[in-house]
Amino acid sequence: MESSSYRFLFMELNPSYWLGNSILITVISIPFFYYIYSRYRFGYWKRQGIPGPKPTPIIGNMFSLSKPQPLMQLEFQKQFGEIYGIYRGLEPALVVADPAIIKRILVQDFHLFRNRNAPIKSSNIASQNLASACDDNWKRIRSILSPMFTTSKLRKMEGLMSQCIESLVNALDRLVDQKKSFKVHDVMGNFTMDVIAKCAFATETNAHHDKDNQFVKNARSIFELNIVAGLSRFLLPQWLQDFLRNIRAPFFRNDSSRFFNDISYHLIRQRRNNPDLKFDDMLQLMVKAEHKTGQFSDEEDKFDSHHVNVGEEEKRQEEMILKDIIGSKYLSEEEIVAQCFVFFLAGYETTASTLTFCLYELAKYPEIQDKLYEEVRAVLDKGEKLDYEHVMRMPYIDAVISETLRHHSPAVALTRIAAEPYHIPECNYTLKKGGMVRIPVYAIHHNPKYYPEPDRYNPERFMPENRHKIVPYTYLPFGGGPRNCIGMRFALSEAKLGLARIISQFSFFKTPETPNELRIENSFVLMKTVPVYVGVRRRN
Ligand code: HEM
Repeated sequence: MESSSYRFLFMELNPSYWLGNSILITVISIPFFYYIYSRYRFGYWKRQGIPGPKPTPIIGNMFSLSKPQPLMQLEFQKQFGEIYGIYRGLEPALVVADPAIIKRILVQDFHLFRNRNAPIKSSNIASQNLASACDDNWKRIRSILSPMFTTSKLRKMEGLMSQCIESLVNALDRLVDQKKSFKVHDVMGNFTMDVIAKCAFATETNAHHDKDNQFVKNARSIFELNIVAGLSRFLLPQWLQDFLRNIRAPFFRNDSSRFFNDISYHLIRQRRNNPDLKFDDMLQLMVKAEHKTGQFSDEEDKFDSHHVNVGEEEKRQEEMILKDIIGSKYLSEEEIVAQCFVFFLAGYETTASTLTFCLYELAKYPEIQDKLYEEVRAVLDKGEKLDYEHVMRMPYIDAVISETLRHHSPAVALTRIAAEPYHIPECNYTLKKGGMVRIPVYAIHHNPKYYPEPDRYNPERFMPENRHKIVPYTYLPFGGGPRNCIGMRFALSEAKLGLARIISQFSFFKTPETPNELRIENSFVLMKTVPVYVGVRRRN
């Protein structure tokens, strides 16, 4: 035999040759089979007869480097209308922008859409926070927490908020003296950080001054864009994400959340050991919270905020869902820690962005700012204070904040998971058990059918004489139904009290650094735009 034939025979008998070849074939065939499998999965909506955009291999329709999600929503709405199918990674999700279907999903058939994500299997702290909790666990926590966010409880926090507003006013005073435009989000972020640190963590941050404060540093690192973790949320199965977090893999380590959990544990024990000390913050309300039937809202709540989707039907549904609970009537130590963290996550950036976008629009439209000033001035001229009682009943400030939340809603979409197969006659499609519905808030808020001239910032839409023209379930900055934003009243009071006070003392104006348009940028969760700079001067 020739030597090359020997070599061939030798190779055939050599196990390492076989192993090497098998690995090579596997490595080549995985992408091939994945491609075939994903092509099959990506054919789902076509097979159902539901229109939708072409997905990008692997990531589907959730992310595009060239187009931020809100703009993708607008484009898809133009092309496919109010019902279409997309893919989150390989998973199909039905997008619904029709207000009648949205009402059924968020309110009337809420018992079939209680969750916004699939239940998290692991029992870590994150799975116990209100935003991620599922089914009866969610119901139990929400029914204990809801009475904390009624008007009468929020009023008690006015004093804490006022101290933070005082620091905000001082920070703006210093900026006037510097005579240059300032980055609005930095200042508003410091304000909302101070508020949430004081109200949820009983911690003094003084974020305007103390940049090295550990609380401030850890908080900022949580909000830094982490592309790997962001993409993994819809590409990797939940068990793998949990595993990577548990082994503290790079990009999945959460040292900052551990920092906040440690603070909360420490404070809860301190409060439990000193039951006679009095506090008016959320932490104290949670330590004392107990589920009681029929105390989920106040008669006064309706004066606080204009929220077109909260009517009698919604209130009845909420009462019915939350009235009886299974399990403990109290929150455990671990559950309180989980809520402190989610209040911080959900409350800091959303409210900071709202105030940032609001000051941008006021600087751009001086006539709107003047009208707001007149309203605030009228209260002061009568010798009254800009307190909760007065500010929460002022129609124009409500219209300004509402229009800001319409035009620049921080949350760009809502999600719900079907607990059972659910038929939607409008598109003759039955969602499977576990199937996802996505509600494209940004596109709905910019649909000319519901908001004429949707790109125009026009607070008049939300004045009492015009509100009735808003079609229910087309205004969703805080979501809707029993699983809407629990912090809505807290956020609105913080934003309105802060805004009223600063408008009474300062005026804001455009500078060469102020962007002509708020160009939207890519982000995974909340709305993000180019940085906003405006100028500030003291009123005489
Ligand atoms: C302008 C500020 C805010 C905006 C725009 C906002 C928006 C939202 C939205 C859209 C949702 C989802 C609702 C749904 O799925 O129907 C939500 C949920 C939530 N928000 Fe807010 N939010 C804000 C401020 C706050 C604040 C200040 C807190 C806490 C103090 C908070 C705590 C929560 C929690 C815990 C949830 C989950 C509720 C549940 O699953 O039962 N939010 N928020």
